[in-house]
Amino acid sequence: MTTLPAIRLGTRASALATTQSGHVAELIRERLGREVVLVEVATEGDRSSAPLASMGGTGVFVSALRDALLDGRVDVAVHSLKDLPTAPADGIALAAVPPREDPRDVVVARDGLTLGELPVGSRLGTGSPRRVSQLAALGLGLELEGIRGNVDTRIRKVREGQVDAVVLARAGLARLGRLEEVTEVLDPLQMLPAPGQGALAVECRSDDADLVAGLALLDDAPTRAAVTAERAVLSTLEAGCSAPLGALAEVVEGEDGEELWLRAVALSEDGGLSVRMSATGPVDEAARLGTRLASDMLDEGAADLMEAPPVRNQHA
Ligand SMILES: NCc1[nH]cc(CCC(=O)O)c1CC(=O)O
Repeated sequence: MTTLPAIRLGTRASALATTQSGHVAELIRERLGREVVLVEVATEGDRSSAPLASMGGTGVFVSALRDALLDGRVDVAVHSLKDLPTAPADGIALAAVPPREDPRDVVVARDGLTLGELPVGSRLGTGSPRRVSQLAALGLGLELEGIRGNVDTRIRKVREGQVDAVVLARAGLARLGRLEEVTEVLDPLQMLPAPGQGALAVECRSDDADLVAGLALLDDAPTRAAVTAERAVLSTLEAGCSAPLGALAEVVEGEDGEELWLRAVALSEDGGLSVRMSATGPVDEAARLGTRLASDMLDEGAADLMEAPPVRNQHA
């Protein structure tokens, strides 16, 4: 009898990454009946505290893990799907997208406050152009400050009074068991999450046919459809505009059974201008739905948002 060797699962060292990887390792043990060992891989995004945009965006978290896959140091890599660039990577398969966590953003504020309760001039920390523009569009007169760091660091900045509040992905807090920190869950009507937020990407080498087939057992069809539509919006708009963008797709019950409901927004950086649209379509035509919605958004001027002169809608 031969025993298959343990699957080596590459992970970043952060608490969130190891929690996510541990979760996928458990799914692999359950569904594939294979042993899994976690292998830590350092990435530029973890080593440096420079603004993410100056390092080529969140792709820095992804490329080191993909290098480890292609070098054969690991067999499987787990990423936050929202950090994954939309361009396909040579030799890498997106083998599974497991069931998604709640994709919404949340507020963690001092004294249990909600966004609407924060006094004018309160300092809110977030380095994400998507969050900055959507928060500015609410016109609450908040001072938006760029901050970075892992989930724990950001929450500590509220505790220590460096900022009055931060906005984070609910999924990260859920995975870390820290939902009690949340003071408000933001409705997507006000804050559309990043494409893929709350979902995990499980990658392997595309020529590893056994693993491609095995990992398919971890895939969740509704999540796969939703993130496919959201990422189609992202890739179509990326071609024509680099404006802050939010997108959320959900499988809902329509008149003729299940359908995919997609909402998206592109904004100018100061939130003063936006193009917001929604559409529904068949669940099995997710990519087409996303591409179509994004094309409609480009027709409505989504690409021009960046060049638009700033519009002041902050509290004067
Ligand atoms: N931007 C970094 C990042 N990438 C994934 C998550 C959280 C987990 C997820 O969205 O899946 C976070 C932290 C955050 O945005 O609060």
